[in-house]
Amino acid sequence: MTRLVLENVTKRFGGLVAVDNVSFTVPEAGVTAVIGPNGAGKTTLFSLVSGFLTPTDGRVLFDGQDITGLAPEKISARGLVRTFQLVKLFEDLSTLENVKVGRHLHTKAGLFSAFLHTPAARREEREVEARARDLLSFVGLQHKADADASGLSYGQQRLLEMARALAADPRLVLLDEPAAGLNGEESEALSRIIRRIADNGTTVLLIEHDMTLVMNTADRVVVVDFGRKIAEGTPAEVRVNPAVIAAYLGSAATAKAAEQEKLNG
Ligand SMILES: Nc1ncnc2c1ncn2[C@@H]1O[C@H](COP(=O)(O)OP(=O)(O)OP(=O)(O)O)[C@@H](O)[C@H]1O
Repeated sequence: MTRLVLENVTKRFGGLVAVDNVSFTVPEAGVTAVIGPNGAGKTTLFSLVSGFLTPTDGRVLFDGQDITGLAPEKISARGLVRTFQLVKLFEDLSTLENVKVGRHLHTKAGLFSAFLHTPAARREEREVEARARDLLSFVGLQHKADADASGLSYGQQRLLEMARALAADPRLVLLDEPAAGLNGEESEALSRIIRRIADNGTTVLLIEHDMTLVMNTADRVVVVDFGRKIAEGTPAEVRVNPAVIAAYLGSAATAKAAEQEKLNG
C-alpha cells in the first residue's frame, strides 16, 4: 500500500524554484529518508506535505486522498504529523504534560473538557496520562516525566518532540533532521526508536544529514539537489549513484570555495 504520493510538486519563492517538479511515493511500511545537500529543498518539501506551505503546482495524496493546500491542523487531524528542525516544545510544561497536549489534540473530548470534571472526562484524562507515560517510556524519557521540558538536554528535547508527535497516533510522521545535534550514542538510540516506530505500523518519512543514521535506518532514500529529485532507491543503491556522489562533492566544493573566499576577505 502507498501512504503518500507526491505528483509533480513545485514550489516557487519569487524567482527561486525551491522544489522543482518532484514526484515520489512513500510506501506504508518502513522508513523513507529524504537526503540532499544544504538548501536542496528538503524542508520546503516537508512543509508542502504538512500544509505549512501550498505548492505552486502539483498534488499531494495521503492514503489516496488529495490533501494539497489543506491547513496544517486539517492534515494532522487526518493522521499526518511532523516535527521541526528547531524543537518547538511548551517550555513551561513538564515533559509528561507536553506529551499529553499532543494526545489531547487527538482525543474526542479534547483539552477543554479535561477542565470539566465529568466522569467521562476523568476517564479520558486517565487514558491520556497512561498513553503519555507509555510514549515517554518508548523514547526512554520515563524518568523525566515530571521535569520541566525546558530543563531537558537538547537530545532529550528532540525525543520529547517525537513522543508528542506520536501521541496523536499518526499514520505518517515526518521527522525533520531528528539526529541534528545528537552525539553518536544518542543517534544510535534514535535509530532504534525510529525503526520501532515503523515496526509498530506508523510510516516514517525523515530528512537527515547524518548518513550513518540514514544508512542504518532507512529502507528507501530519495535524493534531492537544487529542488529536483536526482535519485531514489535503497541506501546501498543511492550511495554508489554517480549523480548523488557528484551532488555531494559539488556542494562540498562550493562550501570550500565560500570558506576560501571568506579567508581571502
Ligand atoms: N520562505 C522562503 N522564502 C524564500 N526562499 C525560501 C523560503 N524557504 C526556503 N527558501 C529557499 O528555498 C531553498 C530550499 O530551502 P530548504 O530549506 O527547503 O532546503 P533544505 O534542503 O531543507 O536545506 P537544509 O539542509 O540546509 O535545511 C533555499 O534556497 C532557501 O533559501
